[in-house]
Amino acid sequence: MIEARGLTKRYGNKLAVDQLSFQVRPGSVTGFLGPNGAGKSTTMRMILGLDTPTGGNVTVNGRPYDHVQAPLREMGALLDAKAMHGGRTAYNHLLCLAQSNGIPNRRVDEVLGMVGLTQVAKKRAGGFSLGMGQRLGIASALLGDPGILMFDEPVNGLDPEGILWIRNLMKQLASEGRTVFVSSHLMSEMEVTADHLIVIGQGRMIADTSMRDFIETNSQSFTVVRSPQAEKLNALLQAKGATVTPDQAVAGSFRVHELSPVVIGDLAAEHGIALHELSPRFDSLEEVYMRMTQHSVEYRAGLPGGPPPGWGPPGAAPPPGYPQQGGPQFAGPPPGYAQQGAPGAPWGAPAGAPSPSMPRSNGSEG
Ligand SMILES: Nc1ncnc2c1ncn2[C@@H]1O[C@H](COP(=O)(O)OP(=O)(O)OP(=O)(O)O)[C@@H](O)[C@H]1O
Repeated sequence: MIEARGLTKRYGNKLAVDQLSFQVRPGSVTGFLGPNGAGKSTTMRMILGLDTPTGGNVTVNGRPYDHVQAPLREMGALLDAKAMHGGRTAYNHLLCLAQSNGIPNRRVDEVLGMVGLTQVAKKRAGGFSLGMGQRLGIASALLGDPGILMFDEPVNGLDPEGILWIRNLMKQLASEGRTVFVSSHLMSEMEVTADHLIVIGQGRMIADTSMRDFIETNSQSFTVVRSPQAEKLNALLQAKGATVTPDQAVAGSFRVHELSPVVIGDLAAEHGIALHELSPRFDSLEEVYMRMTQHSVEYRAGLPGGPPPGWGPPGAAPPPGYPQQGGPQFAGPPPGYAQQGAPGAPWGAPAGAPSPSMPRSNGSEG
């Protein structure tokens, strides 16, 4: 187990990590999320003893990691795939690590096979692509068959096959009872890989909870509806107080907020309206994450296309730097949708009220 208590790191005036307390437990994949500059790598470096905390402490299986005698047997880590001797072959890189950690030489061949680098084992690591470097870094982490694994952006540079492989590897390691701690900016990957989440922003804790709770508690739930009599149904739903917006993911579907699937289904039945889909949905991890961290983002591009996906509750003001609501910058509904209100408004909403789930753009898209 990894345990941080009041972990703090200051670089000059910059408070990179601010009083973080958390536990990373065995048997599950814990995702470590946060915007650029949130303090993830700094936290991981402190876990490894590569950076000294300004305050608080962090232990690996109850001890500071730099006090552990055979560290690779306790915890394997991938922090920076480029942090290796480029002149050495992949095999020799691993052999050096094995010998300095009392690990048998045969383990080198095993981990090379596990990460799919057997054929290039005698090639110099300096000539490796980013993805191959990541695989070699993961091989180094696995070398000591440790009970704890920590990966900083492990899918960086991996091809789709590699991404699937690392996803399955992390799940397998956790199912064997190991502790797996992984940072990533790829929310779709995290959503299908991690069981637990630690989310930080500007060095501070935002959430430490299960994936399921994080999404369910912070979601704006809605129902996806598809009907050949969409316009009639939409008018009825809005008369009942629902907000109806086109669903960007599936053409011809729309999202209904504020009414439960039961109410929607009953209303459709009452009026003899056929339903082709009626599915309760939660937001994706990406949508929840973007909302939860929107005030912690330090480095934001001034995108003309508007705020990030899933931004803000319905009717909320966009974050700083994004187009204000109600202006001409909002695109209208996609082709095929009835346009009952203002361009870009929820169906039937008064002019000037933009949809929370319509694309906020300068009108350049369809
Ligand atoms: N050695 C250092 N000296 C000074 N400031 C640093 C140092 N290392 C990190 N920082 C600062 O600390 C903050 C946290 O950086 P860190 O790299 O830990 O963030 P991160 O969450 O890993 O970001 P990213 O997702 O972009 O990798 C940043 O503002 C960064 O500029």
